[in-house]
Amino acid sequence: MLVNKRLLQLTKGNRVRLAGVTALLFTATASYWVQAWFLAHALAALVGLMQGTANPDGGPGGPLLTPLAGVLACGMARLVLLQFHARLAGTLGSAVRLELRRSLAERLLQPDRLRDTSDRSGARRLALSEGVDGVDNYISNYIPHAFQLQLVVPLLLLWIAWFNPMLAGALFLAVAVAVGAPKLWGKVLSARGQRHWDSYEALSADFLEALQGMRTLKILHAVPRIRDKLNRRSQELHRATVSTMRTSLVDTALADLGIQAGMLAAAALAAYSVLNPGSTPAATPATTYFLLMLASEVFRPVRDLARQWHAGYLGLSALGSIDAAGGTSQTTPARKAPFRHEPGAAVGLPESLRLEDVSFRYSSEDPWVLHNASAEFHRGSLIALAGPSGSGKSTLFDLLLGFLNPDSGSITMDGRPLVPADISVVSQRSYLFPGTVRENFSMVAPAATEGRMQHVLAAVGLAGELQPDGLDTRLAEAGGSVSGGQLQRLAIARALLVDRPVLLLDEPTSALNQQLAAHVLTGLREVARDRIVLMIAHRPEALAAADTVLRMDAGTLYPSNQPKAAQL
Ligand SMILES: Nc1ncnc2c1ncn2[C@@H]1O[C@H](COP(=O)(O)OP(=O)(O)OP(=O)(O)O)[C@@H](O)[C@H]1O
Repeated sequence: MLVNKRLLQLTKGNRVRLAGVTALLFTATASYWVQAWFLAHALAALVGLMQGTANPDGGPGGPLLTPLAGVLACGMARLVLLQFHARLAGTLGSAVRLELRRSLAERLLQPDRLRDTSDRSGARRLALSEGVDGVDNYISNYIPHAFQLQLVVPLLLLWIAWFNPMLAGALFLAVAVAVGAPKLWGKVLSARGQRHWDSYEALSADFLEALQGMRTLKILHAVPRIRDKLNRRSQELHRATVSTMRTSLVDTALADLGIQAGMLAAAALAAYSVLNPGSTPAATPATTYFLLMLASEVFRPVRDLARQWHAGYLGLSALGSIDAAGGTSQTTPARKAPFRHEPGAAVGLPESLRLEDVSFRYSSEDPWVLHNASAEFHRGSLIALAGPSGSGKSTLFDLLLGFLNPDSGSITMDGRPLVPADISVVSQRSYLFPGTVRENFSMVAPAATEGRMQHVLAAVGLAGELQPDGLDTRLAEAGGSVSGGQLQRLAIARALLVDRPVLLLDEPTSALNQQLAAHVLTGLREVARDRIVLMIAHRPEALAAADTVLRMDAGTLYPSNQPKAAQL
């Protein structure tokens, strides 16, 4: 009744360990009762000694020695029992944790799950880490305590009823309040616990994605927006945490109310028995003390379980997330459709980008990557940058982007220094965020209209391919649900939405077949009417499609002999 069935099912295969943990807990608790019995007799003997009614045969303090030795022995035995309990609970927890992580990881790595567009790594990471830890806590700590409560309390109440039925009745009522009242509150608590977990999951997923996509976010100048989003998530989590803590305070207060009421009733009835020796069947001083202590023992499992509140709440909240991690997968929509092309969108009109005697090397020990290199790139023509591997093409892009600073020389646009805000870029490692195509676009261009988004999709030949959902097509993390070529074109489309006078592309057709490459290059030639477009290119068709080809070699940039392609 106090234990969640789904979480209990997870102990399958570890039931013996669970029974062992519960038994050790129960035995440790029972040691308090035996100790109470010895203590009650020690107290009775002490009172007897003080009143001079104790049996003198035991010598001075003799009647006290046996019960006090019993009290000590119980304390020692409990220490040992609790040690064993802690060890076995640890073993149970780690067995459950390992098994759960193994099975979740196995299910998450199934090919259909890997293509699931609704999966977010941050959420799954949370399920696999904190979620599984929460379940471990629930199983190794909360469940044994809940079992103990259900076993111990009825047993103790029966025992007390044998001595004093009225006291047992009063205690039963108090336990019912202490355990039952928070249960009434339980729905609110679990709803708030769930909200807390959901906020935590959302923050965790957003945070991981922001880290993975940081380079892209920086290049596309979207870091401040993502920072604001993470701040909002973090505030939501804070509010959810505070609201859960408030609910738990009420929960604790209700349980304490029951415990205090029960203790008061026990004390009152015990006092009544002492004052009226004939009122109960066995009202010797020792049994009265024992009953008083036993009455307080009825509440020990309630208090112990309340202490496991956090473990219980965390395990329950994590359940939804664990279920989602191991649940059924969704299939991605089919996307194969006819290819079509529409012209790109108009942007501001820059004229030229100029490098003048630019020199750069990574350190004074390294060779020059660029040495007094000069070049001028104009709007209106698609420019390709070629050169052997290691000749410095990526370094030149990093210099244009402002990630690196030239050791000498200048980079200007229309007579003024080039700044990062002039540039949008499509790198080879472009990152697509989980969510819809529209969300990916809005992230870098919040003001872009529907028409504009459709326009850039068409410019890269994706308008037809993304049917039937179009801009609402869902993307898995890092573009895992689309082909390499579609990912590359989506990244180009996204960069086109960022209205900047310079567009840099690192091998924009590397993942495309010849036909698609031709379409994209035609689109880029059109885009180049309004922007300065510079692409790193190796493939012959990309070089052939370019209006101008510049070669990089030995730190210098020079025009290629490559004949200009008039048409694709
Ligand atoms: N961070 C770095 N520190 C030191 N040297 C570097 C660093 N990055 C690149 N280099 C060196 O600078 C030179 C130019 O590298 P770069 O990556 O710009 O060449 P690339 O033309 O883009 O090569 P590829 O076509 O293989 O990508 C190479 O010799 C490379 O080893």
